Amino acid sequence: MGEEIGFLGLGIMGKAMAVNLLRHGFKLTVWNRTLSKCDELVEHGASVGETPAAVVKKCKYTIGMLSDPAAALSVVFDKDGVLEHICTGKGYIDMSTVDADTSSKISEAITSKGGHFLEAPVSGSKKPAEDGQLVILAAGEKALYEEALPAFNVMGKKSFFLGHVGNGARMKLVVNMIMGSMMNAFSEGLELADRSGLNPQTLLDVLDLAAIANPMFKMKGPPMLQNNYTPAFPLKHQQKDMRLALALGDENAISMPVAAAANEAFKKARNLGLGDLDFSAVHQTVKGGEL
Ligand SMILES: NC(=O)C1=CN([C@@H]2O[C@H](COP(=O)(O)OP(=O)(O)OC[C@H]3O[C@@H](n4cnc5c(N)ncnc54)[C@H](OP(=O)(O)O)[C@@H]3O)[C@@H](O)[C@H]2O)C=CC1
Ligand SMILES: O=CC(=O)O
Repeated sequence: MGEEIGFLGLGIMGKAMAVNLLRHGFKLTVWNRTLSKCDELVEHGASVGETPAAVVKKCKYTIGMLSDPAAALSVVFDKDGVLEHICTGKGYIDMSTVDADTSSKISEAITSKGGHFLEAPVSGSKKPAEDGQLVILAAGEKALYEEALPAFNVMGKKSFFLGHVGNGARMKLVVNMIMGSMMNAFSEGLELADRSGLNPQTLLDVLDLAAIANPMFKMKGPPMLQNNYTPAFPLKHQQKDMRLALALGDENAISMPVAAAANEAFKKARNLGLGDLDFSAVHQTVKGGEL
């Protein structure tokens, strides 16, 4: 289907998104810092690029799905990075969750070489990525957005174009700030129900019928009751998002005591060695005890 698309970053999300694109007939050239992670994608029909620069050289546009601002910057600016081969007629789409400043730096560097840039962070986790049910929060060059829409329509259930670079990053951080705060309130509620003699499973049933019912409580609640925190959204990334959202709050003089407390709980969870588990493992900071 059409020209080759580049894909950089095959972690939990990148792998799921890339496999989904391949299943839908897109041709992909992939790269990952740990190159062995490309093997599974090759089994699904992908080609491998030795470096980000090699991928960009081959593809009309390239997608990045990287862990955090440092990784997103490194893949673009370091030796053998995206910048080496980006040029007029080529595009770069960063789908990582980063702050607006990081995204703007990348945008300026790409456009100064004649390339096109779009930020397009996503809401939705591993399963929505596998099922093509992400919500895509794009901003930047409208022409690149339109060019990428066939791929976005496979990866997501809805794409928003939010205007200039930075707006996609900000929207994603606001959404994840709310999500991280909710996860903390949910964890406290599960533990409060349990310790005060209620059946936490009954609490899940009540919540599911109440005005605050939501897919996150429904999906995460049962495994949390089993102390099962198999990572879909790693806790270290949720804490990164809280940190970046709080910085956005600083910039705009918005007092966010709830988000600040949630960030502290995620930091504590990281300190307990839970950073690579699912973000629902913040539950353990309320619960205590061994996993
Ligand atoms: N998981 C989720 O539910 C969701 C995640 N996100 C966001 O998507 C992004 C990716 O998340 P996810 O897939 O879960 O994360 P993972 O931790 O599973 O994957 C991170 C990816 O970034 C790469 N990476 C890390 N550091 C560097 C570096 N310095 N240079 C090059 N590559 C690097 C990793 O490579 P390597 O394999 O070599 O370590 C890996 O490919 C994050 O920004 C996250 O916040 C957004 C929505 C949902
Ligand atoms: O960023 C995480 C998500 O679930 O969305």
